[in-house]
Amino acid sequence: MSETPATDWMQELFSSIEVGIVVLDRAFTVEVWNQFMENHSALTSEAVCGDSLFTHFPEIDEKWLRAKAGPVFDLNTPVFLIWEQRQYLFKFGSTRPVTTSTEYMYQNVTMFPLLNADKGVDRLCMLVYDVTDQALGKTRVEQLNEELKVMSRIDGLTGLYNRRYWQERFDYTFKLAQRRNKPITALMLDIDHFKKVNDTYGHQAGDKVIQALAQVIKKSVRETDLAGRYGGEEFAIILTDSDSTNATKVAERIRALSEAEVVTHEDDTIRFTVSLGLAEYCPDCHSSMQWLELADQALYDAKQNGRNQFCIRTYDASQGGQR
Ligand SMILES: Nc1nc2c(ncn2[C@@H]2O[C@H](COP(=O)(O)OP(=O)(O)OP(=O)(O)O)[C@@H](O)[C@H]2O)c(=O)[nH]1
Repeated sequence: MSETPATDWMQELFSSIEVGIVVLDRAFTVEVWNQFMENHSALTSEAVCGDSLFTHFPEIDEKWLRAKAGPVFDLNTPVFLIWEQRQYLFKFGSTRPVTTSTEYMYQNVTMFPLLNADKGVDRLCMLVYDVTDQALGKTRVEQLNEELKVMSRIDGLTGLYNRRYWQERFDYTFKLAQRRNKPITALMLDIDHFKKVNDTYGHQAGDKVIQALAQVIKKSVRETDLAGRYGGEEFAIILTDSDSTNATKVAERIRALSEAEVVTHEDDTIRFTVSLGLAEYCPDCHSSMQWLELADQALYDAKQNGRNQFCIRTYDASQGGQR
């Protein structure tokens, strides 16, 4: 059996390996350019070797790469360039299907010293890895996590914030209110006689009413306000930079728009009204729950007074906190 000369199989390995191999001297003149680099740059080894790397790749930031390669030549240590910092060193097109979201290859690059006979460093070797799949996978996972985070805050039926997130933000708002001297009002509202809607028209119709009210709320509040679905047919809103007098305008708008709303379900047309309770933040409030409780009490007043209206409660320490 004849033996293949070592140089032949090394050459074979050099050509078929799916990693870019580049050898540069201290002046960044290219000495080795393997098949991978030829394939992706469309420049042959003959065309590149003997020239400065920067002649053929003007997109490479020369000052930056020389600084990065400094420790390889001067300290004899390897250096890693990762795609998270720069997507690529060589602007090679992505070989992935056009459906993927990247035009260019993601690359990790390792640069390590090549020692001469005197153990000095005259050259470095660059290994260029195509990490497009890993990078796209990681980016996709990050995107999905971000989407999940948003979804975990949103109530599925209404698109408003869910109770957990709203409460979290309300607790934060309370702390903010303690430090800032700006009015903030909490508003709670609830659909009147909603049980009757469900009993008369069915649960699906009830859901449509809840969705219609959510739209009314979205239309009625500012972008900086925070509206959430607090329970089944109960909603809560933080009205930032609004004292209770200003907040009554929002409350009245929601009340009137709800009264005017017509929900159709199958052959039925359904009308509904809401009751609302308002409580402005007061420095005497000891906790966010105490503040919200006040708004809830105001909502209770509105129900007691005949529904389809808003009521306000203010904090009064001498009266056990409520007035
Ligand atoms: N369709 C639907 N109904 C819900 C949902 N969550 C809670 N409910 C219903 O909302 C109704 C709330 O009824 P109650 O708490 O008695 O209040 P109400 O009938 O609105 O009466 P007042 O609030 O006193 O005016 C119950 O029948 C619940 O089943 C939901 O997501 N969808």
